[in-house]
Amino acid sequence: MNQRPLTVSRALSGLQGTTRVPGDKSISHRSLMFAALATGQTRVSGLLEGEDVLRTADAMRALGATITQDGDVWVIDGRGVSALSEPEDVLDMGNSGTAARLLSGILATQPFLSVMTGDASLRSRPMRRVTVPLSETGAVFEAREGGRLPMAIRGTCGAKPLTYRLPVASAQVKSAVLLAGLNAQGQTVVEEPVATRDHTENMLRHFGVPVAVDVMTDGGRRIALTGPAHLSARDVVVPGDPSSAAFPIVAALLVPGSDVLITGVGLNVLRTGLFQTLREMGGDLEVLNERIEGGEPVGDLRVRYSALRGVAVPPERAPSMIDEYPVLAVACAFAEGESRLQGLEELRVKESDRLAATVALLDVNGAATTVEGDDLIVHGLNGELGGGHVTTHMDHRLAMSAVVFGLAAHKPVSVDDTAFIETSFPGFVELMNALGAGIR
Ligand SMILES: O=C(O)C1=C[C@@H](OP(=O)(O)O)[C@@H](O)[C@H](O)C1
Ligand SMILES: C=C(OP(=O)(O)O)C(=O)O
Repeated sequence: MNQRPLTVSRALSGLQGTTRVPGDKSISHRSLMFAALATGQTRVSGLLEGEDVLRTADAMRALGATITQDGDVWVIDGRGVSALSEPEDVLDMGNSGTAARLLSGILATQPFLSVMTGDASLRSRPMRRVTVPLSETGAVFEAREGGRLPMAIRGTCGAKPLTYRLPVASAQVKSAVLLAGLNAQGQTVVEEPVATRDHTENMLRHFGVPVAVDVMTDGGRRIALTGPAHLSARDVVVPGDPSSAAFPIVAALLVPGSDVLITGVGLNVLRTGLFQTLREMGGDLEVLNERIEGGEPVGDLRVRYSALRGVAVPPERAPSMIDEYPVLAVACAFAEGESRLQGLEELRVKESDRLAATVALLDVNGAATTVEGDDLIVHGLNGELGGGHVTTHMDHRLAMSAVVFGLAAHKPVSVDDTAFIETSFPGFVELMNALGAGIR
């Protein structure tokens, strides 16, 4: 990817208008994978056509699914749970942790050899969190030092079903284990001490797989399914991604005079921690026209400029807003008073070390921060902000957070590379400009 630097100046007037953000990334990946594992034809509308999801589409094609486009609708002819074919070449998952980890679960129970790699960011991210449990199926994983990609996967025939308690709050690990369970012999169980996004459970049910979810006495969840399972093709409607909506929302809260409506945003309660937090900060964020679309709750979000105050975000809220912390930290930098964001250990293993990169983004632009263990403390508005150069480390969320910072700052913010925004939010700068951001 060619590097795309950008300098962003304060928006001259409030952001105004109605917009729609691209489809949910988590649901888009899953729709392509599950449709490939189903028998019959699945039509997906609203699919995120971002780089990460396009890598998943390429991988599922390489494994034997037929994937075409009919206008805006993606059409997938599936192969069934046990009938994928050996890929002829290395599977390149680009920048996407979700693609690499969920696919590892699928490939563990396919009796052939696959080799997976990714870009420099993905090649630095931990894969042991999936290979440790998945090896218990009988599959063999050979990865680089530290359990990093590239990695070879020798899938197993007659896989053993797993019972696994998640040591980290991760929907990717949960999903990898459940996907392996689809083609194992017997009951697969995942226990999660803290609930993480449940798109895998919801979509498996949508494709006809019985998935039992029980709340445990400690408040966690126990998820069970029985293999071998059969998935039947079912059409999918992908809602707008709340993690993408986060950027225009925070920008509208911070730029005086803003009044923006974002339609069709996914409102699954395991994804909306940021919206709750912004309201606690005094943000004027209203949900209109709440409805169910394609089995997921969606609504239109009206957001107006608001004077924000500092907030304390408890660690148990982290899974419901995990990708939103960099832009939340931007909001905190412009809020009155101190904010304390707790329990951010998982931020260290995203596309970049997002805790360190977020601290650097704020510091270089004059906003004071402190890190105490896994907690980030942002010391709110004091003096003029901006004027810094932000290093994004191949991380789309850092790049978009820096753009939002620049729109609200007193002095222009320069960003080393915005090209990676394509992974999750194609057309981001254009969308912001249509609302009046004036980014050149
Ligand atoms: O399951 C998913 O679709 C995702 C889960 C989260 O990762 P973890 O499971 O690593 O927390 C999130 O950060 C990622 O953007 C998407
Ligand atoms: C962490 C993210 O994605 P992934 O893990 O799929 O790379 C993200 O989109 O912020």
